[in-house]
Amino acid sequence: MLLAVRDLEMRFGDRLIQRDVSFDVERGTVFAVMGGSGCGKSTLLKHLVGLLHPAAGRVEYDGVDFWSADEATRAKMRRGFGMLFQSGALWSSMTLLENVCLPLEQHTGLDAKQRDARAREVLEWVELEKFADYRPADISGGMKKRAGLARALATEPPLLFLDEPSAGLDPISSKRLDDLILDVRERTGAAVVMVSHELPSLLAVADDGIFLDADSRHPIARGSPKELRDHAPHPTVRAFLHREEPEPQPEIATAS
Ligand SMILES: Nc1ncnc2c1ncn2[C@@H]1O[C@H](COP(=O)(O)OP(=O)(O)OP(=O)(O)O)[C@@H](O)[C@H]1O
Repeated sequence: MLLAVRDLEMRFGDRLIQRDVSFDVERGTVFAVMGGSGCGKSTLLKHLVGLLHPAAGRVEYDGVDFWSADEATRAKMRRGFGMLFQSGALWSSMTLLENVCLPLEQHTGLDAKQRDARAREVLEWVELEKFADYRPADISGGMKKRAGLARALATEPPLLFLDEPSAGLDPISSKRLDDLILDVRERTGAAVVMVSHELPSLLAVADDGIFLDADSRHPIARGSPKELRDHAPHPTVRAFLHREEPEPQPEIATAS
C-alpha cells in the first residue's frame, strides 16, 4: 500500500471540515477526491502532502505514519511527492525550462547538464519542448497546466497530487491532460491522487475514489466514478456524477 489514510479528521480551529476519512491508494492507481464546492477536497490534499496537521487520524506512506516520523524521514517522504496545485503552479520570472529544473536542483544530485537534459525530456513528454525558453505569461492555460505537470514529474515521484488539473481548460486541452495523466501512470507506475470537478475527466481517468459530503462532513461513497455514477446508493453522489440537481425533498404540507 503506497498511501493509507486512517480515520482522518480535518479541522480549522473549532470548525470541522471532514471526519472519518479512510482510504488506500495503490501504485498505478488514479484516485479521485470528489465532492461539492467547499466540502474539503483541497484541504484533504494539503493533509496528504503534510502541509496541514490532522486533528486526528493518520496518513501513512508505505506503512510509515507521516506525523509520527522524524523530520528527516518526513523530508524524504515529501521528496516522493509531485504536486500540481491550482494556484502558483509556475514561477512567472522563470522560463519553463528553469521551472522544471528547480525541483531537480532541490531534490536530486544531478549536475547542471544532467538537469537540463532531464528537464528537456519531460518538456518533450508534455509536448512543450519548443517552448522551453518561454515564460508562463506567454503560453496558454492548457500549456501552463502541462508545464506544471512536467515540473511535478521531473523527479519521477511515486505519488502525484493534482488539484483541479483541468479546471478552466477547453474540452480539447482537458482531454489532452487526461491522456497525459494516463500516460504518466502507464509509463511510471506512479499513483495519482486527483481533485476534480470535471466529470469527463473523472470518468476517463480515475480507477477509484472517495466522495466527501459537505453537509454531513464525512465521506459518503467509495469507488470509481463510473461505479458510483451507476450504483451509488446516495442521491447526492449520483446527482453529482450525472450532473443533475439533487432530488428535491418532499415538501412538508402545512395546515392553512
Ligand atoms: N486556511 C483556512 N482556514 C480556515 N478555513 C479554511 C481554510 N482553508 C479552507 N477553509 C475552509 O474549509 C472548507 C473546505 O475548503 P476546501 O478549499 O478544502 O474545499 P474544496 O472542496 O476544495 O472546495 P472547492 O471545490 O470550491 O475548491 C471551506 O469552507 C473553506 O472556507
